[in-house]
Amino acid sequence: MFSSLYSKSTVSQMIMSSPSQNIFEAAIETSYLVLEYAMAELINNRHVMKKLQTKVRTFASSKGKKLDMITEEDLSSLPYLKATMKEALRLHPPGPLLLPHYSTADCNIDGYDIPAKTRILVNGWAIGRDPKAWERLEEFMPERFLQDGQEKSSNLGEDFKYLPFGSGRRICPGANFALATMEIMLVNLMYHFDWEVPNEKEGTGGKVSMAETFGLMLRRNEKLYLVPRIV
Ligand code: HEM
Repeated sequence: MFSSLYSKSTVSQMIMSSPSQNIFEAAIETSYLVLEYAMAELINNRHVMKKLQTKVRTFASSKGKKLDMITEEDLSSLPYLKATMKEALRLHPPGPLLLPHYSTADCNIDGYDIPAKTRILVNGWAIGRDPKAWERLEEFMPERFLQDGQEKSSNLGEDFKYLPFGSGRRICPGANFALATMEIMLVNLMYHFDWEVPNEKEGTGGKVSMAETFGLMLRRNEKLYLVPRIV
């Protein structure tokens, strides 16, 4: 019923004509933006960062030695890490309006008539903050994606309330790759370092601004500067 406006033209043409550049753009900028948001949310919610670090470091010490890197094989043992990444994506999807879609026939969705040949923009950002779908929606609360400490489900587009990667036929084909890449980066940042804002007095828990710029991509207004301390 819907096709992505970019499906035949922009995306495939771009991928065909310059595969490395465009796949890398889809992969790197989105992943980097989400990682920056995750770090910003964690610094502003120190109780979540502490909990995540405790889970990660407890897991690592169960291996009996200091690890150089936590690797992809370890990710499935870290549901709180996965939930943290999902929560960052719920609040800060890098593509807030997904990609434009185009109706190829008349249809009715949820009571709304959509004529053929209509350009559709899905506001994934607003859906991730819909009070009908999410409790305490402004809070950074990875626990909402867990049940008894384990992942509830993959949550990737299945119930139309969590759409950072879109849904259905045109769901982002890089979703699992992107999640694994971001999780590996975040888990190692949490494992090896403690974090604070520049010039923070011990125990004061300084915060960073979450002001953002809306556009095709959602990004923070300010560059994120944090100070790492090796642990
Ligand atoms: C945090 C990282 C990423 C996010 C949030 C993201 C999000 C999205 C979204 C929302 C769409 C549109 C889905 C729709 O129209 O319903 C999309 C499409 C796409 N993404 Fe991603 N993406 C990410 C990373 C990646 C990576 C790592 C790759 C490739 C390695 C990739 C490749 C693509 C491609 C090729 C499409 C077009 C798919 C189509 O039209 O059939 N993305 N992505």
